[in-house]
Amino acid sequence: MRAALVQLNSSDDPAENLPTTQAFIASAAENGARFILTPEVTNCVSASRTRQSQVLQTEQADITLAALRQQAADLNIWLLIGSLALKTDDPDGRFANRSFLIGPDGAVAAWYDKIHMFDVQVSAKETYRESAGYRPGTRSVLAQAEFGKVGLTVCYDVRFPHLYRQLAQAGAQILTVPSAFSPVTGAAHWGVLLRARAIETGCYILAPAQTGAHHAVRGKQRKTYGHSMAIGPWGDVLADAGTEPGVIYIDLDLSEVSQARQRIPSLFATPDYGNPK
Ligand SMILES: O=C(O)CNC(=O)[C@H](CS)NC(=O)CCC(=O)C(=O)O
Repeated sequence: MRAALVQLNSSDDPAENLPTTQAFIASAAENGARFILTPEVTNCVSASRTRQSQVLQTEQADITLAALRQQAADLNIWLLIGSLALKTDDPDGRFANRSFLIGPDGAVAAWYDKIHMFDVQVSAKETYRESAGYRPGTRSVLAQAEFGKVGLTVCYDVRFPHLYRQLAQAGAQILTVPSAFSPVTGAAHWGVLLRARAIETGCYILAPAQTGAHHAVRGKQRKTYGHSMAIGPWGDVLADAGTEPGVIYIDLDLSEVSQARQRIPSLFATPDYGNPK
């Protein structure tokens, strides 16, 4: 089964990002992909909460979700919308960072709100406080697609291996990690973290990413690392998108999942370590 990762340089204008995203999805389907994945915050990358309040919509009103559901149905594909930034009923006005798995009928097969918020001081000059703008999710999500079981995660979640182990032990064969990684932490950690999660779980890891310099507001500019990646269950990098927007392809063979787990049976070991002394 052929999968495709769409790498984007989303702006802070959902109406502008939608046709770009649709064009990449159409070309991926044309090239035979039956499962197509887009990055975190496909609809809007912004450094301004004011701007987000102006352009973001609720899930019910969101134009990107409606249009991409229709496109999945038209093309008869499975689609992971890595995430959409959406308005919620949160009393503090925070958005959701919500990932959607869409089936070829155009229906939402599963959705997941990013659990781990990127509240990090990368350096003296670079701080992120995702939890100020987004309400974290509270539940992990495993979905049944026609080609296999998919565990949904987002970006900074990749640093929390227990989530991946739980999803894999529950039956996941493919784990999705749509991202908008920072350039500094991306260069240091991105590929290694993705490979580690694949090796530990014996799952395919599919990680479509945002890339490049995004729209600047009053001197504040988001930049992202790119390098959308697909990792095989043995930990091998199957594809790396580099830093330009575009589409990369991989052919998935889920028998590789059981083969990797037969070779290294660590996933289902349940040692009792007692308490550290
Ligand atoms: O801001 C939005 O609109 C959507 N959220 C994101 O892009 C988030 C928070 S800034 N990015 C990450 O989680 C990067 C993680 C990362 O770079 C790392 O773990 O090193």
